Amino acid sequence: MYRNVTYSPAYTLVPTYECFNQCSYCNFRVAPGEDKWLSTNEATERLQVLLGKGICEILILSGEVHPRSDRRQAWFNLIYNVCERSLSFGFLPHTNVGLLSWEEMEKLKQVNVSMGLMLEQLTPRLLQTVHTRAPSKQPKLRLQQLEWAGQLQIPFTTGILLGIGETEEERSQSLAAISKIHQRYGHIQEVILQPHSLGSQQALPLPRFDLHQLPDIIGQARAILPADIALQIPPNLVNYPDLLLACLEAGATDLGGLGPKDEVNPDYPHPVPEQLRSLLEPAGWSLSPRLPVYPQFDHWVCDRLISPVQHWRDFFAQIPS
Ligand SMILES: O=c1nc2n(C[C@H](O)[C@H](O)[C@H](O)CO)c3cc(O)ccc3cc-2c(=O)[nH]1
Ligand SMILES: C[C@H]1O[C@@H](n2cnc3c(N)ncnc32)[C@H](O)[C@@H]1O
Ligand code: MET
Ligand code: SF4
Repeated sequence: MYRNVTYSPAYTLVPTYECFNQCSYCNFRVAPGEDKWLSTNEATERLQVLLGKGICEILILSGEVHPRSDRRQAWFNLIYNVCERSLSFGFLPHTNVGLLSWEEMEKLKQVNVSMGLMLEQLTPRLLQTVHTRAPSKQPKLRLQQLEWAGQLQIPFTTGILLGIGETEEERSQSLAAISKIHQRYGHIQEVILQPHSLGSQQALPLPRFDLHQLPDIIGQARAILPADIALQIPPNLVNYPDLLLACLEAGATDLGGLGPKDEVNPDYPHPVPEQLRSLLEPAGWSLSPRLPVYPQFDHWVCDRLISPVQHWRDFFAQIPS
């Protein structure tokens, strides 16, 4: 019998690429003030053409405006409006725009079925290396964000970035920290194991992450994380058929949001589901679409999100597998 792997049919909207952080591995960022922000009208036009294509998730992914900048409010309003507009078309928003205040998270919960923020790594050592100029990447602040998400009952996606200078032990400590927060609040729906991948835009070339470690790391993550947390790996960054299959055997359960462009790693286009199926099915894996909120969290979504979530559950249920 087939075992199942999931993915989320997704489209990414980027309110702005400008970011006050400078993570040295980033291929996304442009300098503050040097990017033309997305307008709500432009977002509307992009969303319009997605209708009827089976795309369920709108991933709102952004560079960050400093919390004390006088442009912060405009930035936040744009994100909120893009989420609202996505909902008005019947799509389900998932926002990952970096660190937010409690109030900002509380507001975005009203217009998102789930949200996300990568822990990256727990060790503060990286503040001396890849995160020297990235104040948002302070592990304490990221943990606090995960904690707030739990207190606000927001179904949450987090994860770790692999190969940015962490040791094996530090990796386990990062996963243990995620596990601990989940034990307290029960809100982590999935953990992404994201191999750092070299791109053409990054400031400093880090050593390439050795992808062959991934199945072992997945095994370790499975042992540390509770079984109700899904384990996600990005198939465009794990772009060797045998390796991808080995990752599934090791315990990965999800392939994340797949769409026309990986905005974070534009040098690595996402595979299309049909392409993945031709690899997975002969090895005994079925591939099925999922929502950006996992079913066990449906009772946490805000009232106005209940009916679109139900619509998509029904829609995916009637697709023949
Ligand atoms: O296409 C991508 N999607 C990314 N996603 C999207 C993600 O796969 C889906 O939005 C979630 O699984 C919800 O369906 C992220 C979401 C997060 O909450 C946190 C980090 C990421 C990172 C990426 C990414 O690098 N590329
Ligand atoms: C949105 C998420 O994308 C991840 N991210 C940022 N840059 C890269 C890269 N070069 N390779 C892989 N993942 C990256 C970070 O973990 C961030 O939190
Ligand atoms: N800036 C946010 C973060 O790093 C999300 C996008 S990263 C390309 O957490
Ligand atoms: S990874 Fe996110 S926070 Fe870091 S520079 Fe890129 S956009 Fe900014």
